[in-house]
Order: sequence, then C-alpha cells, then structure tokens
Amino acid sequence: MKISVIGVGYLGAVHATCMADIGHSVIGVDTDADKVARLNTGKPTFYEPELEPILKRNIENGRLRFTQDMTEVVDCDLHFIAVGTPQVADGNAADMRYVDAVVESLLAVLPAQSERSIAVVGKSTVPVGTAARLQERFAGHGIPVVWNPEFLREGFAVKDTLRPDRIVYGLPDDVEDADTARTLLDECYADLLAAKIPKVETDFATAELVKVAANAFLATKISFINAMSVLTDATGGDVKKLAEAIGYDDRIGKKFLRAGIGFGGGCLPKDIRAFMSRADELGHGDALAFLHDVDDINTRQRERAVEKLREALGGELSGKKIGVLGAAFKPDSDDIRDSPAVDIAGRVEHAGATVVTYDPKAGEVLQKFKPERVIAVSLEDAVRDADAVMVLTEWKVFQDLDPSSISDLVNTRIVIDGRNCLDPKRWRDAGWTYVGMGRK
Ligand SMILES: NC(=O)C1=CN([C@@H]2O[C@H](COP(=O)(O)OP(=O)(O)OC[C@H]3O[C@@H](n4cnc5c(N)ncnc54)[C@H](O)[C@@H]3O)[C@@H](O)[C@H]2O)C=CC1
Ligand SMILES: O=C(O)[C@H]1O[C@H](OP(=O)(O)OP(=O)(O)OC[C@H]2O[C@@H](n3ccc(=O)[nH]c3=O)[C@H](O)[C@@H]2O)[C@H](O)[C@@H](O)[C@@H]1O
Repeated sequence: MKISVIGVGYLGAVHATCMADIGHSVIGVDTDADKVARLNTGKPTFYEPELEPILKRNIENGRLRFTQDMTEVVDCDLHFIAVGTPQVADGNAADMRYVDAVVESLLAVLPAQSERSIAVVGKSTVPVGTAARLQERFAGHGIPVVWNPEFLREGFAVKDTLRPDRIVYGLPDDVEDADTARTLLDECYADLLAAKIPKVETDFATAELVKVAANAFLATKISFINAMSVLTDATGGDVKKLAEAIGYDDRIGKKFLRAGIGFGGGCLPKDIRAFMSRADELGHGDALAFLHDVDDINTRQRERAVEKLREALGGELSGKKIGVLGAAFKPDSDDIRDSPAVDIAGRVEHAGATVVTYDPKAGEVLQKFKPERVIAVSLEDAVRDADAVMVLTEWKVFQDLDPSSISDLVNTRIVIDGRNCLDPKRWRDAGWTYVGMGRK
C-alpha cells in the first residue's frame, strides 16, 4: 500500500524505512531540506544501528523517497504523523504546533470526501484529547483518525519497529470510521501481525494514555532505583546487588533498574512533564503528583555525580581537568537531547574545571549544538593529564576499557562511574580510585 510519513526525525525516518522494507511504497515528508536531501542519498541523519543498509536498500529499490512537498502525499492510503512534540520553552506542556501544522497541510492537499478509503494515523506522543480534536478537524473530509503510539527505543529502533512488544490502535467511536481505520492499519502491519505481535484495540483516550503511562512507568522505575542508590550510598550497600535481588521477583523484573545519572533523551523527561501538565489542565494534577518526585530524583542524580567528583578531588573542582567519556543520552545513539552526560559536563565546567569530552558517535552532534565544548577525537585524548575521568554513557568500548591502558596518561587515577558500568575490582586493581553511584 501507499504510505506517507510526515516528519522524518528519529521516529519518522525509522518508521518510513521499515514500512518500505516490508513492502510498502513510502513517501517521507519533512520541512527540513537538508534532512530530505541526505535521506534521499540513503544516509541517515543520526546514528542508529542497522538503519543505514535498510534505508539505502529501499531508496535504491524505489520503494522509499523523501520530499518537502506535501502535495506528493495525495495518493497515499495512510498518512502517519510523526513530527516532534517537544516541551514548550516556557513550561512543561507539549508544543503541539508541529502536529497542528501537519493537520492543516494535510487538509489543504487531501480531497474532501475521497472516493478511496484513507486514514490519518497519529504516531507522535501527544496530550490525551489530541486524537479527538484532530478527528473533528478531519471529519469534514470524511477521513478517520487512528492513534497508533510508538514505543521504539533509540539504539534498537529498527528491531522495535519491525518486532514491537505490542501494537496499539486507538480507534474512533464511529463504527464505520473505526472499521476503515482498522482495515487499513491491519494491511499496513500485516507482516507484524502475521508474526503474532499482540494487538490492543481501544479508544482514542486510552491509546494516548498508554503511551505516556508506559514512559511514566519506565521513568518511575529508574527514579525508584536511583532513590535506592542514595540509601545504599549512605549505608555502605550496593545498589546493583539490590537491583539484582529484587529483580528476581517476576513482579518487579530486572529491566530498567540500572541506577546511575538517570534518564534523559528526547522523550522520557519531556513526556512525564507533558503528562503532569495535561493532568493539571484536566483538574487532576494531584493524581500525578508523584511524577514531580520522579523528575526531581532524576535531576538530583546529575548533581550527585558532580558532588562525588568534587569529593573525590578533595572538595575543589576549580582548575582541575576532567576527562568525560560519553555525551549521548544512552549508548548506540548520537542523540544528546537532554543528555545527563552533557548536563553533568556543563555543571562541572560551570564549577571551574576544564572538561574534555569523548563520545564514539555523538562528538559531531555535540560540536554542532554546544560549539563551546572541547571535544576529543579519541578516548586517550580526552583523559590525557586528567585529574579525574567520568564515564557518563555506558558505551561498550568504555565498559571494555582496560584501565591500565590509560593509567599512565592521566594525572590522577580517579574514575567516577556515572552509569555503574565498570568493574570496580578491575579498576581498583589497576590502582584507580573507583566511585560508582550507590556502590561501595
Ligand atoms: N525518538 C524516539 O525514539 C521516539 C519518539 N516518539 C515521539 O515521536 C515524535 C517525534 O519524535 P522524534 O522523531 O524524536 O523528533 P525529531 O525532532 O527527531 O523529528 C521531528 C521531525 O519533524 C519535522 N517537522 C516539523 N514540522 C513539520 C511539518 N510541519 N511537516 C513535516 N515535517 C515537520 C522536523 O523537521 C523533524 O525532522 C515525538 O512526539 C516523540 O515523543 C515516540 C517514540 C519514540
Ligand atoms: O517515547 C520514546 O521516545 C521512547 O522513550 C524510551 O526510549 P529511549 O528514550 O530511546 O531510551 P531508553 O532506553 O528508555 O532510555 C532512556 C533513558 O533512561 C536511562 N536509563 C534507562 C534504563 C535504566 O535502567 N536506567 C537508566 O538510567 C538511559 O540511560 C536513558 O538516558 C522508551 O524506552 C521507549 O519505549 C519510548 O518509545
């Protein structure tokens, strides 16, 4: 079938590419001319494992194309909205201007009362109530809206798109519209449904809430274990052992209990804030009051990492040289949006230290968005003459690093393991002072 994906950033580019790879004819639309031009050459605009060969393959076989011109979507059966919904500059709410702009562009190019069955599919993460609002706008054109939230993780985006844990359809109340939307989406996802991926059909509000509830739950899990790390620090306990031990209980599970400098990225932080903001608007802010604590615990972990560094250096950061390993908000990504690593490096610099950062993939992006930062081209260059080393993104290359290979490069053998990803014994045996987050 013919599909348009409007907004081809982290989510949309992967979705468009994967939909082409399962056989659909896909047109990706974006207002960013550079992005469109680059994608058309088969080169992703960000680092995501597995994406490049699939993108290239589908550009070459002609099933995938990118454009800035909305009129080119006119003969598509499904229109996926995948534009950003960032946090507004002056508050916690989601900025809906990009979604609203897409709605107006679609209404301008799609025929009123089309002969064919078509549907608009919401993928962006939005405040509950958005789908119903959009359905009112499209009703005049006789076009059903369906909300189909996305759960992919950066670093696993291709796998998560082609083999997600579940697919959610938020369908309109009108039975005929719901049938049209379901039939079209079932055809689009036939390959995934054949692989027995669970499908949950529900109403608009539930589908929108599923997405933000999932991210809120994940954020809560991380802040829970980070709160525990404060207590293990205070008592000489070990939060990794604690997480392992509670995780054996299936009701708790082992995943998302990695304590450290906390969550960042383009989604969890802004999504929990937008969720709180929407609950306030609905007069139920109290129901989500706990998310303020989740957010605060998360931000405090960043300052705790700085405090640990200060303490390890005898109380003074001014005049010290710190080698920072990691800038991306997580490994296998070059995304630095609200990255704890970038934030912490900034705080350390603000306290008077000189910071040199190395990241295997995010150096270029960091240079673009923070041109004032000093970025090394190699790990060795970042740690040379350092008074302390901070590991802030758990890239495998940092986890595998033999500490003795850099022992003679640094000024002082102090390592702050912001992600609890190093083996303390190995580093101590090599003569390093090891400081983790909530670990002895
Ligand atoms: N990044 C991720 O891993 C995931 C993101 N999401 C959600 O997906 C949405 C998109 O997120 P990202 O892809 O990360 O954002 P992004 O900022 O990387 O991409 C958004 C794209 O939309 C384009 N755009 C803006 N206005 C446009 C318009 N009027 N017409 C066409 N294109 C336009 C921008 O130029 C940009 O390329 C957000 O709501 C996010 O919460 C959901 C799940 C995963
Ligand atoms: O809505 C979204 O955009 C996406 O947000 C997250 O995906 P993502 O942000 O790519 O990455 P995660 O793996 O969730 O990690 C988020 C942050 O939490 C941190 N984290 C994760 C797990 C953990 O145990 N501890 C921890 O500090 C990571 O380092 C990272 O900074 C969700 O996991 C996805 O399901 C969702 O689709």
